[in-house]
Amino acid sequence: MPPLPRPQIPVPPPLRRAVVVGAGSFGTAVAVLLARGGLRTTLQTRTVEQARQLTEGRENRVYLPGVELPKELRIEPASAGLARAEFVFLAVPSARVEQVIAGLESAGLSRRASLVSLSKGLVPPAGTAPTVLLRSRFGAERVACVGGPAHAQEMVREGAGLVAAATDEELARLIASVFIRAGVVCEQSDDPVGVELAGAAKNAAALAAGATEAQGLNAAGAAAGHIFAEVWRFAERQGARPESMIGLAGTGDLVATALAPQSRNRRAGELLAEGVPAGEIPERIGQAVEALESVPLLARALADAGVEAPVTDALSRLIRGQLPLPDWVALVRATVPQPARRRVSRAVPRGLLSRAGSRIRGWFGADAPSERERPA
Ligand SMILES: NC(=O)C1=CN([C@@H]2O[C@H](COP(=O)(O)OP(=O)(O)OC[C@H]3O[C@@H](n4cnc5c(N)ncnc54)[C@H](OP(=O)(O)O)[C@@H]3O)[C@@H](O)[C@H]2O)C=CC1
Ligand SMILES: O=C(CO)COP(=O)(O)O
Repeated sequence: MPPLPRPQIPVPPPLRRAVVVGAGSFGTAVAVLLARGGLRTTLQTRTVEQARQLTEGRENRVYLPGVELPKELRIEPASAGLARAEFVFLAVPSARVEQVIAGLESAGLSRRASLVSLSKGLVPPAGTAPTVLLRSRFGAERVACVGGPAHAQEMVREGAGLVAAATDEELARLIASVFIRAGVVCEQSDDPVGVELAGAAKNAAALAAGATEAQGLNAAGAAAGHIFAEVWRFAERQGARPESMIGLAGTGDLVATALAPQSRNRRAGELLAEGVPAGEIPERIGQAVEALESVPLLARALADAGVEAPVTDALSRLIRGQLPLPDWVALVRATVPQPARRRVSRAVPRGLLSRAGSRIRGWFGADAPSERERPA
């Protein structure tokens, strides 16, 4: 049998250097993949002591236990700076993104370096998507993000379904090619905001499902579905494309998160339903739980944009302790979304659509009068 065709994978030029800022579970996992994918990669920890522990043990026992850090992966504290980095991956929770961005230039960021956000949440106080913040500082052509179902442990061992999104096609292609060389599927996208909002939506939907599942799985599914639809209406207004929500970064990641026994966002929802206050949950879980902070930001952003979002708003109130659980469940069960309207994409002129529509109807004879309408 002839060999299966292999995808054309561009080989990145040698000596390309990447720095991953943030040595939690995802930052560590991504750094392992970038090193496997051929970049000269450095993982930066927050403290000198963390860097020492990772260097000596060649393992991140706190955040990614059992995964050996390859010898070609450098470890250093964030104080070492970014002067030589050509790619800077930001692997900190969204609530820390602004603080990290503020320090990039004083850390020696080169004017040519690209910035890649790995966060699946929104940045306070305004609920800004991380790439929107990055592009306002550094220009859209230097900015990318990564989404898709990618639990850290499984990603380094078995793979993931990544999406690399950037408005600059070459940047998206380059990032995707490194992950593919590391053995992990990575789709390319030119819709970074859509991919980020899909990630924020899936975390919110997984938390909502977790908060509702003990009351009934139909209710849990309805909660997730409402939130996804509400965030999509907002994303559409930001120019996002539907593929970002229905593909790997949205639906794919929602399923992975909702099913994963280790999902922090779904678990946070379960704890809320058990009566644990939101403020105590991150310490119990021991890691970033994006949706706890992002949902209130998302609810406000949707309201400010005039998007009707009763379920996202109710979830925000549940998190803030302002809505009792039975009221949340009752609201989820009773909410009837507005009838879906026929929406016309802004990118396609109306005349073109209606001409195409009547041509298609013509092929099927639909423009011809029906038997009943035909004059006798
Ligand atoms: N884990 C996963 O499977 C996936 C996570 N993500 C996303 O990746 C992002 C990071 O999550 P994750 O790695 O899981 O979170 P973790 O809680 O595992 O780790 C967060 C890391 O960020 C570090 N950190 C926090 N603030 C700073 C700062 N100012 N400077 C440098 N480092 C800092 C923490 O350091 P310290 O230990 O010192 O507090 C810690 O190492 C989130 O947005 C998440 O949604 C995306 C896909 C999958
Ligand atoms: O984003 C993730 C997987 O793609 C991780 O989700 P949790 O933070 O809920 O574990």
